[in-house]
Formats: sequence, structure tokens, C-alpha cells
Amino acid sequence: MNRDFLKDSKRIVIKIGTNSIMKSPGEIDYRKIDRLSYVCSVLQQQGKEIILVTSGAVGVGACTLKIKEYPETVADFQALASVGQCALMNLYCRFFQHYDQYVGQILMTRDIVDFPISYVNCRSAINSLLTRKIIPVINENDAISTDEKTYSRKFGENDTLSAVVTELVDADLLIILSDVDGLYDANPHTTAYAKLIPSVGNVDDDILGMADGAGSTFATGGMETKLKAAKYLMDNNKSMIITSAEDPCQIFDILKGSEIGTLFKKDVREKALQGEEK
Ligand SMILES: Nc1ncnc2c1ncn2[C@@H]1O[C@H](COP(=O)(O)OP(=O)(O)O)[C@@H](O)[C@H]1O
Ligand SMILES: N[C@@H](CCC(=O)OP(=O)(O)O)C(=O)O
Repeated sequence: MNRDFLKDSKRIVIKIGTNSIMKSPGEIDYRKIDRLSYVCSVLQQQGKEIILVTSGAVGVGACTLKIKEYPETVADFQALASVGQCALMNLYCRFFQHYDQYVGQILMTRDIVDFPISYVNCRSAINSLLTRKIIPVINENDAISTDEKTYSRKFGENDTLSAVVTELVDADLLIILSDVDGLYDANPHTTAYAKLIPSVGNVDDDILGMADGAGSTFATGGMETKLKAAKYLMDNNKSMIITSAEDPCQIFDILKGSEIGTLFKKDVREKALQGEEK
């Protein structure tokens, strides 16, 4: 699939997952957070509009409080998320400051999907930051977005949240940085000969069948939620890329059109053919 159109991306959402923020459940990957802050700052200063969606509150909280297991009670979870979000944001503030870039924190709940007034309010807040050349750094408000009846969290993972944000601010592209370098035809961590898929034009049942769950104690999404996010965006005529977080500088090449990671973009030929059949 031709990727020249990526050169024109102006407003870009970049999402980094828990597995990438952490080297292992007890160890934060400072180098990666630094590199990511550098890349986002350079792009913003080149005139792009960057929105960062970051996971890691629970993972960083567990690391700070030296907790190894996923919390069993809602109260423990809330405490971890609350401590971790502070620590995470503190790291971003320091690294971004190094590159002369201001950031602003936005913590979301599902209210932005459920209530139109919250949707508009959230969009205004993000636009207000972008107008001032400040990078919004977004996560779910994990300390409060807990459903008390089912004990389930509202978004629960940031693949869905980042897709919602991409649509909300009418961004051109969502880049998901993960601990895998794209979608494989089977989980590469459990299947020896899994092959990378460079592009997907339609997220059908065959594609959805390639995914299984999350890859570590504190990451919650896995490939399945990434594919659902891709489907949601393609239905809204937007594009998404899954690529490795290992070297965030690869984002520069991706935005020049290099074939890195997996591109999800609605296959217009397929759509045209469907139109002819009608
Ligand atoms: N078909 C697949 N291709 C690539 N990764 C897959 C696939 N199926 C499952 N996975 C798993 O998805 C994981 C990435 O998702 P996740 O653990 O939520 O990380 P992140 O924190 O980056 O969101 C990979 O580490 C891998 O174990
Ligand atoms: N909001 C949560 C996100 C949890 C999570 O791991 O999400 P993901 O990296 O998308 O699988 C946190 O900050 O810990």
C-alpha cells in the first residue's frame, strides 16, 4: 500500500503502551520516555500537532510502591493508578522540558463518549493546548473511572481511548507504539514463524482472528483492542499504524512514507468495487 499520503499528516496522535513504558514489571524504561519526548517535541516544533496518549499509570505506580502483582481490589488499583499517574507525568514534564516543550495533562473518563457536553469540552481543552503549541498528554483517569457495580473500568486500556481521541480531535493519523513491531499473522511471542503484515485494508474476521490478549502483568489491551481501534478508525476514514516503541525516532521515517510497522487504511479499491456491484 502506498504510504506517500503520510507525509501530509499534520495532526497526529501517538499512543505508547504499558509494555513499552516498562522494561519489566518493576523497571521503568527512562531511555524510551526520553526518546519519545524528543521525537514529539521535534515534530511539534516542525509545525505538526502532536497529541500523546500514554499508558503506564498502574505499571509505574506498582514500580514506585514496589508491588509485583496486579491489584486485587478496586481501592488498591486506585491507589496504584493515583501514585503512578503523578510519577509518570513528572517524568514526562522533566524530559519534555529538556527539549523546550511544554506539556499539559488531560485525564479522561468515558463521560467524553457518553455525554455530548463532555465530548465538546474535552475537544476544546485539547484544541486550546494545541493552539498554544503545548502537547496534550492523555491517559484515562484510572483513579476514578471505576464502575462500582461491575468493578470493571470504563475504557480499561488505551488503544480504544487513543482511537476515540483521534476521532474527537479529527487527527489525520494514530500511531500505536507497542512492544511488537506490527500485526503478525499469529502472536510472535508464542508462534515461531509468525509473519509481519505490512498493511491491512479491511479488519475482517480473518484479521481479528490473528490476535490474542495482553502481554504482561500491567498491560491490559493486547492486539485485539488494537485491531478494534483500527476498525473503528477505518470506519471513520482515518488511518492507524502499529509499530515498535523500541526506537521512537522511527516515527520520523514513518512520516516520510517508509514501510515500517503495519498500516491500517481503508482499501479504497475494495470500496469502489463494492459500489460497482450495487
Ligand atoms: N497477531 C499478533 N501480532 C502481534 N502481537 C500480538 C498478536 N496477538 C497477540 N499479540 C500480543 O500483543 C501484545 C501487544 O499488546 P499489549 O501487551 O497490550 O502491549 P501494549 O502495552 O503495547 O499495548 C504483544 O506483546 C503480543 O504478545
Ligand atoms: N490507563 C492505564 C492503561 C493500562 C494499559 O496497560 O493499557 P495498554 O497499554 O493500552 O494495554 C494505565 O495508565 O495504567
